[in-house]
Amino acid sequence: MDPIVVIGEGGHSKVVQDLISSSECYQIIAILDDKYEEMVEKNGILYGPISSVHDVLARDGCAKIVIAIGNNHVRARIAQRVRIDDEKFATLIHPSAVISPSACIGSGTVIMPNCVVNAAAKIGSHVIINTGAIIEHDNYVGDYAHISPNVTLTGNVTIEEGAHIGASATVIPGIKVGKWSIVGAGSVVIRDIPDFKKAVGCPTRLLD
Ligand SMILES: CC(=O)SCCNC(=O)CCNC(=O)[C@H](O)C(C)(C)COP(=O)(O)OP(=O)(O)OC[C@H]1O[C@@H](n2cnc3c(N)ncnc32)[C@H](O)[C@@H]1OP(=O)(O)O
Repeated sequence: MDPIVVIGEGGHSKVVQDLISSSECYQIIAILDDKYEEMVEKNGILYGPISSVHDVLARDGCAKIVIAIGNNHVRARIAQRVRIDDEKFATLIHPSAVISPSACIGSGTVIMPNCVVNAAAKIGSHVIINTGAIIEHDNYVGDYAHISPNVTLTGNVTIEEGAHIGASATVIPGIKVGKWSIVGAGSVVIRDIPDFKKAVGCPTRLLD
């Protein structure tokens, strides 16, 4: 198994750690979170602040990294702050997920149990495709987006960078959700949503 460093130790990290165990490809060598002030070792795993990531990589040059933080803004900020090459970030896919051979998935992205990613879907870097989400054919999902549990993105949907689609929302074909926008849980999106907006309801209305 290859070594991996997990950044973040909150709720989303617990699920990512389970995903790492079930994929049987990686072994966690370090968990980094700013609640730690200095590096300590417990049961063979290093715990330390996020700034120690370069020290950990210096000890084990083959190690991959995943930023296991649910907040899109924080995940993006850390990805930019650590200044580590894209190829060092692992793409983690749960064994129960069904991924089309023609789908393209970026580095640092995690795909949780029971997701489906269909033909020609293109998913960026540091994206969360959460439990049971369906990403249909020809979708584009930008970097740092979060597609929450049980979301359905139908065909030809575009989700721009950093957007968050709340749990169980549905987006109808051909719709675009703008960058860093938020779609409420359970919403049905039938019109494009501009950048930096919140939209809720069925069909969605924009919040101020
Ligand atoms: C494993 C995991 O946990 S993954 C995480 C998944 N997370 C989610 O799915 C959370 C998604 N977040 C939401 O749905 C939130 O309600 C948000 C972000 C859309 C809105 O949050 P806020 O900005 O705090 O809005 P607030 O609660 O003040 O509500 C504003 C208005 O929108 C309405 N509203 C809020 N959320 C929704 C919703 N999901 N559907 C319909 N209406 C909604 C409120 O009733 C209120 O309406 P009013 O002004 O007519 O009274």
